[in-house]
Amino acid sequence: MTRTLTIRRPDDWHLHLRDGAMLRAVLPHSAAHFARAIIMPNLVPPVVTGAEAAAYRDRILAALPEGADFTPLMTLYLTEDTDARDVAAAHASGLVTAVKLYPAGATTNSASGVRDMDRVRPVLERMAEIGLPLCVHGEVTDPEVDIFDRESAFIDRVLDPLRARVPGLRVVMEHITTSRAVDYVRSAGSGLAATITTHHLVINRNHILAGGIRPHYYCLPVAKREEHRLALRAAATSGDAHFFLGTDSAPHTDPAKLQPCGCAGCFTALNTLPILAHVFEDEGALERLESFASLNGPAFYGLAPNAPRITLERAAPDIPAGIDTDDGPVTVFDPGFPLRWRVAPESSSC
Ligand SMILES: NC(=O)N[C@@H](CC(=O)O)C(=O)O
Ligand SMILES: [Zn+2]
Ligand SMILES: [Zn+2]
Repeated sequence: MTRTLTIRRPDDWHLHLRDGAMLRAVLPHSAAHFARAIIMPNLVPPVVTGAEAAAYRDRILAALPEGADFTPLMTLYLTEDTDARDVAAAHASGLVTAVKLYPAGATTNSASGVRDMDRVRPVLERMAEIGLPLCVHGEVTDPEVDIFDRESAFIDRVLDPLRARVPGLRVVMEHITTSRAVDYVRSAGSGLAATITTHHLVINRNHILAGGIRPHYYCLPVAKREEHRLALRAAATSGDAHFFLGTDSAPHTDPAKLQPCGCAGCFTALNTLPILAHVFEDEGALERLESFASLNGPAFYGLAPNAPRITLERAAPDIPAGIDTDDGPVTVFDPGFPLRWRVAPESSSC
């Protein structure tokens, strides 16, 4: 039986760090395990310009614990008023790694997102020219479309036409939740990839709704049927370079989650690696965890994989049920089973 697993340090290709007190509380947990992360720009107000991304990066770096080895990879929040020259300059200076498309109203803090894709065409064409990837929250917002079908409808109505119109654009379909998305991404060339979250490998929609409603499992895109969870597990553990880890760790305080209209998001920064080791071992694919968590993402983004290693060992991790922040308590995602892998204490970077 494998007792330890040493892999290159992983990166998180989709992470919400928030700002202020929440940033200070959650950042050390990501920095302890991950070398780099794509930082989502859906603050209030959103991170739209290069200047705003530079200021946000400074706040993140200032909140890093002493000695942490962590690089935030910044993104810009695409709006219908985004200036292609500002985007190109932010890319040329090395400040931003991607631009994020939120269909307006699709998810947390997406009100300033895009309503009409034609209005962002010039920016997308510029991004294709300079090789700057677009990360997409892939759900339509049409109230006529059932929430469980919104990802699939996005592929047909938005993503496929977009890729046809701007063929050179590199796209990451974020936090995919359906076998349809797995098949679509897998059959594309190297210009399309997908992130898969920790929680979508673990829960299906029954976990949210059967036997009582569990707000801490509510995230967007909402978890789907079991067959979709199995397709995601197969994709993640296959080693296929189209798929890599984006935890979508999305902290909200308990009062914000536990109310008549609760926020979407699962907080997985603390226990992602123990959960992934568990899932990959259950799938007989421990030797492919490194591809998913540490190799496929850098390859898509044209970056070198991290040289330092991290070691996982077979032992129950000591993970709290929640953390306290000056904004209020935040519940840690509960996988619903006892974990049997932990990050070796000396492997943590802080
Ligand atoms: N995934 C979520 O359920 N929530 C994210 C937004 C997002 O990634 O869609 C958040 O910012 O809280
Ligand atoms: Zn999203
Ligand atoms: Zn997210």
